[in-house]
Amino acid sequence: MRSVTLSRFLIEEQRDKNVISPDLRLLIEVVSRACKAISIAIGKGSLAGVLGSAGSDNVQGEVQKKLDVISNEILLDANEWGGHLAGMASEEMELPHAIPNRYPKGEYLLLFDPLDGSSNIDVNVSVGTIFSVLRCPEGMDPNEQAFLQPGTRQVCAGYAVYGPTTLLVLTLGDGVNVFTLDREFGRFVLTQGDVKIPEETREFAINASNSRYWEEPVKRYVDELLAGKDGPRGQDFNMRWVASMVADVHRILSRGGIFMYPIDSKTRAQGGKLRLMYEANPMAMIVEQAGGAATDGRRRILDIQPEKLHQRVPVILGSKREVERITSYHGQ
Ligand SMILES: O=P(O)(O)OC[C@H]1O[C@](O)(COP(=O)(O)O)[C@@H](O)[C@@H]1O
Ligand SMILES: [Mg+2]
Ligand SMILES: [Mg+2]
Repeated sequence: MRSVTLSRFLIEEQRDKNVISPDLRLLIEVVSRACKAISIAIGKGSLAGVLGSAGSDNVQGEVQKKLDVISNEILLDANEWGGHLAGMASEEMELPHAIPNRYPKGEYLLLFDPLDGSSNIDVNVSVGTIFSVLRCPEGMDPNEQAFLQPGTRQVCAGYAVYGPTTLLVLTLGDGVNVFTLDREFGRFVLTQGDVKIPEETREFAINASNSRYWEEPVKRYVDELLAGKDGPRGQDFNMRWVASMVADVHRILSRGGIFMYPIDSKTRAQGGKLRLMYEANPMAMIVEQAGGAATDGRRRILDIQPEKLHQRVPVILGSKREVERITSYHGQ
């Protein structure tokens, strides 16, 4: 059987199904090329001297790894000149990045977490890139205000996971498709179409070292899971925590489960741990498109009106019934 490359898939989505515009198609092609370049840089590791810290902090006050900086540069460089974008925003940069005057401008806004899970990079564990695309509101400059749109307005979201294989997971708002990087040919090939997250699960992901900081509803939910077949759930649950959101979410997409980075007393002042615009919104769109659910414990993630670019939120996402259960505990 002939393989469907990402390029062919996107052309068909544009030409035959009218799901995306030609500009959005080209934009996704460029992002996918940048992900290939990041995958190659990561793959070289110590041979290219790319591991370790960059010796700087980002806008979030977090230590930047060399590969955080390199991945950010790759994405900026690849996307600046194509003419599809009005602007870009990155987890690693304080302010939106305007397209330089010498290049044509387009109607889209691209947001990204260039390297997710970067604390894992030096121990050779999966990391990724997460991205989201919005339209720049008509007549608006691509300043911070233009980016502050709820996740429901995303026209596309995706992530690359750099693991044993490099995968690109993409939604254009009509389901979720998974592409695998064929390294010899340098192209992404469709390997799983219309992915659906199983509704029920026996697996959960949370950083349990934070348990003493959790709110009551989260404690109750996790205690019930830990009680296993002797508890109210009547079955045993397994726990996994990679500490790269891309890898944890990808496992859930593949075999079900629930991922939680809830609000706790440690992160309350900053609003949570994960970033709304670069992590929560794109992942929530993907998870919903795959039949799952995503809330902050109280509200649907995609309905949250952002107040600032680097806003943080609590995140609970994955198999629908589990997300609904813990969300309902927050209302009691
Ligand atoms: O180290 P912790 O507290 O378990 O946090 C892990 C979480 O932090 C993150 O690494 C944050 O992402 P960045 O690496 O992009 O800052 C998530 O990928 C992951 O889910
Ligand atoms: Mg991240
Ligand atoms: Mg990051």
